Amino acid sequence: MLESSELILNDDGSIYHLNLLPEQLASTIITVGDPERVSEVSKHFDVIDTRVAKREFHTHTGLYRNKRISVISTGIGTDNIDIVFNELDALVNVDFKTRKIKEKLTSLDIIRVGTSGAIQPDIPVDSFVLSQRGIGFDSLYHWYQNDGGDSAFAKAISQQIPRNDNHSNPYVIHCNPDLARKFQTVEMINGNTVTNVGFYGPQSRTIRLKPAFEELNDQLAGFNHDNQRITNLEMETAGIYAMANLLGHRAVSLNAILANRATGSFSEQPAATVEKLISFTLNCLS
Ligand SMILES: O=P(O)(O)O[C@H]1O[C@H](CO)[C@@H](O)[C@H]1O
Ligand SMILES: O=c1cc[nH]c(=O)[nH]1
Repeated sequence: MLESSELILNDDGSIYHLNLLPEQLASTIITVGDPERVSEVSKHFDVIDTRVAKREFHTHTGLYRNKRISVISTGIGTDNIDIVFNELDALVNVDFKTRKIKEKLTSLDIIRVGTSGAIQPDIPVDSFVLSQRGIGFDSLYHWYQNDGGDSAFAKAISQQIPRNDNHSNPYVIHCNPDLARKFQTVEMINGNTVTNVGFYGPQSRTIRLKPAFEELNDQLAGFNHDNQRITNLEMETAGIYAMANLLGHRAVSLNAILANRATGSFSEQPAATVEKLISFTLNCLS
């Protein structure tokens, strides 16, 4: 039995941070970073039966062309991904009355609809990238017992990309190929996504502070392992792939490219590009 300090339920029986009851969650889940993006997704639903919000975690559940879908905001960063994924999993795989793990486990389909910055000059702003791999420069995966992920790819990253002793070892986890197939159309670029712990220094951006590795993005752009290159930077994908992999869920991350760091450009129509990715995603799911 899970003690009340481990599985934390609110007075109404909902899970601690997400504030959701098990029946309020669909088995197909779209995650977005920005809480305001939740209604940009759910405005396409025919019916919305659940609207719940606590902190940065906003959830709408409803029907899109007869398919039940939940859309949930994670806020920014893999620290939030830890909370969201543990609680999503508990909602389907723990009996909240007995506080025991269910014998028959449910696997969720989780699709991230996020924004990102490309590091290759040929990936233009306003294009879409599907993350074949999440490359974690955060350390979330290392805090769980794991099988090491794609250790050959991670070793190649360690060998080719500068780090110092204060940084964690990179980890590499793949998307779920069956789920990814649903989104592999001509408009989708397949890529490999680096997830890091910040938007500025960790993505080698300078306003006033100098990043530790000023050449980081050039080095990432020049990386090659088995003819695979790194395409883009953001802040959640590797954590999502790690947690989905550890918990037995299927995940894929779709990125609306808003910045191109190689050309120094930023989208002139970020909202329209995100809206296009939302419509694309819902279409592929129905
Ligand atoms: O637009 P979202 O989904 O939040 O994703 C990206 O945007 C945020 C930074 O602006 C980070 O969360 C990054 O991963
Ligand atoms: O450059 C970018 C753009 C969006 N999100 C990021 O994390 N980085």
